Amino acid sequence: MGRISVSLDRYVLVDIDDIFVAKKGIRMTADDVMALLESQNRLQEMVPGWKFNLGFSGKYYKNGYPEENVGDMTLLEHVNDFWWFGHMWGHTQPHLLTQTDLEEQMELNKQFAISHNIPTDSGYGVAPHHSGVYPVHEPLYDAWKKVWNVRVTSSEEYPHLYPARLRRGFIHRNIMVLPRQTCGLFTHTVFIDKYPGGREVLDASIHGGELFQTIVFSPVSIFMTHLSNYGNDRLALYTFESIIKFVKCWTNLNLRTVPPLQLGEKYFHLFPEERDPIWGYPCADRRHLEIWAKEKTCEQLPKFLVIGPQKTGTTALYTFLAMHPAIVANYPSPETFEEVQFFNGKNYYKGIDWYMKFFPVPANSSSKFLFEKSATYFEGETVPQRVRALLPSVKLVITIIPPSKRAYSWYHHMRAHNDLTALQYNFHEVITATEKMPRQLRTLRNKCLIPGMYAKHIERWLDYFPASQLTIIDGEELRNDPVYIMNDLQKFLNIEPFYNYTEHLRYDKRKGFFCQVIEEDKTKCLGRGKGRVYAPMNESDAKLLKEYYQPYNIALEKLLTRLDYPVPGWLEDELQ
Ligand SMILES: Nc1ncnc2c1ncn2[C@@H]1O[C@H](COP(=O)(O)OS(=O)(=O)O)[C@@H](OP(=O)(O)O)[C@H]1O
Repeated sequence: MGRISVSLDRYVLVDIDDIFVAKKGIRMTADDVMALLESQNRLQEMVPGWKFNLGFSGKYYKNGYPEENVGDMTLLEHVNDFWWFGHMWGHTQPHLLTQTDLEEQMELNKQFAISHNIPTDSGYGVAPHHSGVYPVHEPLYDAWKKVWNVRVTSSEEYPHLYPARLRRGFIHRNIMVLPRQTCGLFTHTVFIDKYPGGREVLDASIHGGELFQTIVFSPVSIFMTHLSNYGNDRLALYTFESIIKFVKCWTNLNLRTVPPLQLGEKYFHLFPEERDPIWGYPCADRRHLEIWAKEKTCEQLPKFLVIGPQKTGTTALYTFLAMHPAIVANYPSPETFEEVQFFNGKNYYKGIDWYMKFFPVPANSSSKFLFEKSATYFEGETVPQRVRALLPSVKLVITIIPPSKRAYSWYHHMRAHNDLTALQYNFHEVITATEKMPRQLRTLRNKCLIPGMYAKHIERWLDYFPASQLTIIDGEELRNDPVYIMNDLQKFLNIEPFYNYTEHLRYDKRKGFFCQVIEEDKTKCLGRGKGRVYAPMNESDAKLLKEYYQPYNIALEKLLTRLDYPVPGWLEDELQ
């Protein structure tokens, strides 16, 4: 019998986000600061390492009534008793600023810190209203790195504010983003008799309710509070001392506090699977839209994707689609040419601003159908989940040809691209490579054979998308009768106006394929890399592959029938 074993350690960090930002009359006086220090001392007795983490916007220093300004000065007299982190100089939301403005704002705040002996090396930073952190505003990350060397931050917004228990962390460009929890105190929570719902609500949260459960169930809790929670009725002091006492009284948890950078490392050590972000669709969440730069629009995201697999005619499909006046293909990439290859591989970590740059900002957005094709999306294990998160209503186009033919075409593609392993080993050696063979050969074998296990990959896409969002095209038909396929595809994609491909595609005898009609007697065909000439596959390899793919082809036939597609003639042949 297994045993579920969870550590008893619970890390708690309390941020006081806007230590100088509050209206006159509700700020801290010198007495409040002394009370804060005394409370910190008591908390340290109960929680090893406890220190309040103070976020400052220098612009508002001494911005209150005279006795409140003395409070600000008292805080700085005790500067070394706290941890400190930079907010923005003027508390502006980062998504409203360019990188130059952001750097300028951060620099001002840093100069303020230096001139007031505030430490600047915590590696932690927080953005007002979580703006710029998620959805990611890249200039914020750039400026944070450059000015403050920020390596850890926190936000309530990833993947969404609600439900709080599903908040996660992620790492973007080496900056650790930790989930923040709420403790029930906000900027307006100033007096206990004005507490929303009354004192009982706060006490219930402490005595076994939401706040208690947050600490019990999250190994790491970062709470956000504000200056006004420490002046006035000092509700934050009451809240944290009470919750800590309650947790210590009723549980045997080990409470501790460590500085933010250590906390970040701890968090991702505990939750390594959260390191990789999953970029969500920003337009489904009103709060995300409010903290997304105004020039950004979801209309700049693709409406459909051609996902492959490779060598099934995807370039022909891409080219024919791009001929349509209402369809707009992605801009080419300097590294991967017509394919963006965002959802698989390293590009995903570049974030959605990077991805969106491949698409034009649509002038008359909704009438245009933006799309991209990346033929390796098809078999990528993480790709369907990622696509679903960012493009929940995207349509997906898959093309399939006999899997052994695909494998053979791919092998010749690799040779034509001077892949050393493909040049060194013949096709037979590649497809029969065992686990004892060199790693490069095994990798080549996998890339050659795995995409052809069509049913397995399509089922994975169907785990994330309804069948109505996906179409499977017979690549052999695309090759032999592209007009029919393109007409059908337009219907599936609901594209208007209808484009009559009969007039725009013509069979080119010299190429042996359909090509784009340029003039009455002139066509433009795909390049030499598409429709290569190579010796036919030898019979024994064909037989071997037929057997190899048989279970996958049986599954494919079932899948196609289940989804109401006709079974292609080549599939019936393969199954005989
Ligand atoms: N109209 C037209 N023109 C040229 N080629 C065509 C066309 N229709 C289908 N095909 C077949 O497409 C095969 C290449 O597939 P892909 O474009 O998917 O390859 S890639 O993954 O993008 O490299 C390519 O494979 P090879 O014949 O092995 O070169 C072609 O058989």
